[in-house]
Amino acid sequence: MLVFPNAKLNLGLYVTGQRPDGFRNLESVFVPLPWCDALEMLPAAENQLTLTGIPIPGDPATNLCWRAYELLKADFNLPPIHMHLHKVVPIGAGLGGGSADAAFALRALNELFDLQLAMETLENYARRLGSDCAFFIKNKPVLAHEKGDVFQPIDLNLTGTACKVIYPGLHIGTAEAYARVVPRPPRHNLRQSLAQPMETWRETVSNDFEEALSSVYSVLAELKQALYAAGAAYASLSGSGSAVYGLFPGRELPPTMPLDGKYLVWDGLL
Ligand SMILES: C[C@@](CO)(OP(=O)(O)O)[C@H](O)COP(=O)(O)OP(=O)(O)OC[C@H]1O[C@@H](n2ccc(N)nc2=O)[C@H](O)[C@@H]1O
Ligand SMILES: Nc1ncnc2c1ncn2[C@@H]1O[C@H](COP(=O)(O)OP(=O)(O)O)[C@@H](O)[C@H]1O
Repeated sequence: MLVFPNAKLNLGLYVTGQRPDGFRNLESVFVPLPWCDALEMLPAAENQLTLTGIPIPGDPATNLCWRAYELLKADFNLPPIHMHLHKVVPIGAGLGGGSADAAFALRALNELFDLQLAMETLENYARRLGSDCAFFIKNKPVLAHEKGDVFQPIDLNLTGTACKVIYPGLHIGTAEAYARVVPRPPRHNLRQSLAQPMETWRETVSNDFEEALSSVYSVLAELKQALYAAGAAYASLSGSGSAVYGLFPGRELPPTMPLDGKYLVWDGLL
């Protein structure tokens, strides 16, 4: 079975409080971004994980695809499997690429071995692998709360919107990024702000990580500025960075920009 785990963008992100479990509460809208890895799974004589594409730091035994398999194997009698992951989405980018691999692995194993697990059960397994993981089970725009793993529906359709994502090559660890942010109440009501025309979002939809990280990594503010100069209606850091994206409604494709050749860029339609 071959699946294509996609990335995500955060539209607004407020870190609202410290939790007793050491994590932070947040409020953010997650939307799927069709920048994808490729993950193949085949029943095999013995367990094997092979990797190509962007190198993934850390022991392959800790790879999130593998951890997804181990998690289900603890509860079900799964046969051995050969997984091959071709990594395309940059790591430490705030695009949730590792979380997507884990969630797509859970979904693929459910189908391949006919486990008949409901979406909600798969979401519960995903929550155990990472705060972002559960979003990728249903993979639809949502307003996320708590650790980023409790969702409310949101009426937001960005399908077909031209988007450019720029990854400046900085690997910003999620824990490091959270450590730089002091929790505070949300600056705006995200649901209400996102219901207004996109041109107003610049003033009313913000990401708490952006303020904390831009003073340390000046390239983040430069990329955002460049996206606005190229005509973006809205631009922002995604998640805890370091990818910065711009949205260009009304265009058939995002514009080319002088820095396209300098950084890793994803161009396309949401
Ligand atoms: C910041 C966000 C926003 O969407 O995305 P990314 O920038 O990573 O894509 C997420 O909250 C990232 O979720 P995820 O990448 O799954 O994080 P996890 O593996 O669960 O946690 C990594 C570390 O981040 C911190 N963490 C994470 C989530 C959260 N709600 N509070 C936290 O304090 C903790 O220090 C934790 O040890
Ligand atoms: N399949 C995977 N893809 C990417 N990162 C993975 C994977 N498995 C484990 N990891 C680990 O997860 C961390 C980054 O996860 P990722 O979701 O790509 O980050 P971010 O959401 O911050 O961009 C890294 O420390 C990496 O070593």
